[in-house]
Amino acid sequence: MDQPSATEPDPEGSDDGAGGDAGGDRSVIRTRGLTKRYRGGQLAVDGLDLTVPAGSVFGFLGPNGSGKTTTIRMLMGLIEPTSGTARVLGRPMPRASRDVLPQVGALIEGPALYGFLSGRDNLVRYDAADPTADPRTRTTRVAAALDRVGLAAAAGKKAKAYSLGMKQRLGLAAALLQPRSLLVLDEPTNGLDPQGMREIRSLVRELASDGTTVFLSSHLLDEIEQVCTHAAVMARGRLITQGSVADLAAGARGRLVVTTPDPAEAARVLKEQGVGDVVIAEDRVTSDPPDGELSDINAALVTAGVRVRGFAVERASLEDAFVALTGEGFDVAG
Ligand SMILES: Nc1ncnc2c1ncn2[C@@H]1O[C@H](COP(=O)(O)OP(=O)(O)OP(=O)(O)O)[C@@H](O)[C@H]1O
Repeated sequence: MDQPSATEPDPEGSDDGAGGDAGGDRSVIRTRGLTKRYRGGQLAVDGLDLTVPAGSVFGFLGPNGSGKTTTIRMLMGLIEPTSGTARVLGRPMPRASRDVLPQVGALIEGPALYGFLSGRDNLVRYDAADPTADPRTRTTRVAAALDRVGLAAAAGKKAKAYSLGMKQRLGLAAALLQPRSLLVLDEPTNGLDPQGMREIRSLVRELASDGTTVFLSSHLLDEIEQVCTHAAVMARGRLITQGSVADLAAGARGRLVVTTPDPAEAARVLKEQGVGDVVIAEDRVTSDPPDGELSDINAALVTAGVRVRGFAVERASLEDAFVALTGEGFDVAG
């Protein structure tokens, strides 16, 4: 399918001395210039520098086709990069796959399940196929994993009778059969109904609460805001930004919102005070947040006789940040 074309040097350790990562690298995933050009010429991932801190719930966000799955497949050693490097748990991929992958629980493109087997037997079968899994502890580990994802009661049911959400949870249970340092979940809520989505999201939060790093891809902004501590935003194969979700949202400026029965007068005062982008929408007048004191603006409005019913700077959301960064809306279709 792919032409392996890059054998990766192992620069780690040597770049500490260069000052780039002095103080120790606590990243669980780290890529530098990671690039994938498919055989047909499609540049799916273009010079990606990704840093996923240990203990984070890291959202890998981007519209369909932005290169998320291709990146994950490179991280998991399933395909070779065209150029650049990827390190997972401090080791180069795909070279260290055999050592790294047993420490990584992955749910990529939905779990492969046998419908005629029960949930429990699916896990037993999955575990038996793992040469690093200890058969003596299999029964206990399978029971613990089922319990962890809330499937203990449905463990004896045939997998084909499971809802899509239950199947996804069974896939997560498979990823949890062994202790993991990292969970990689590719669009874990794709195709689920709202209830199924809520279940998976709260499960992800729970899994992360014991310190496991979770890397999950999504094309849903609100999902990232609800679940993740950190995020990277991809568009057309390139990284637009990455950082903590709070910082990313803070990077987009909020809006000053004045609610008043005197919108025209309020707008005039705001402009007089030098604030930019004043917009009237019925009884709401919004603008860029002022550079100076908020209280001065409020006082100017009141002095001018504007009846102020509400006065606040609304926090920017990750969606605002995305729009500000890319200049386009976030297409959640598909
Ligand atoms: N095996 C392949 N051969 C050629 N082009 C591919 C291949 N796989 C993906 N692509 C192309 O690479 C680009 C990135 O695809 P990728 O699947 O990584 O994006 P994505 O963000 O994961 O989107 P999706 O959520 O739809 O999977 C797309 O333009 C896609 O058509």
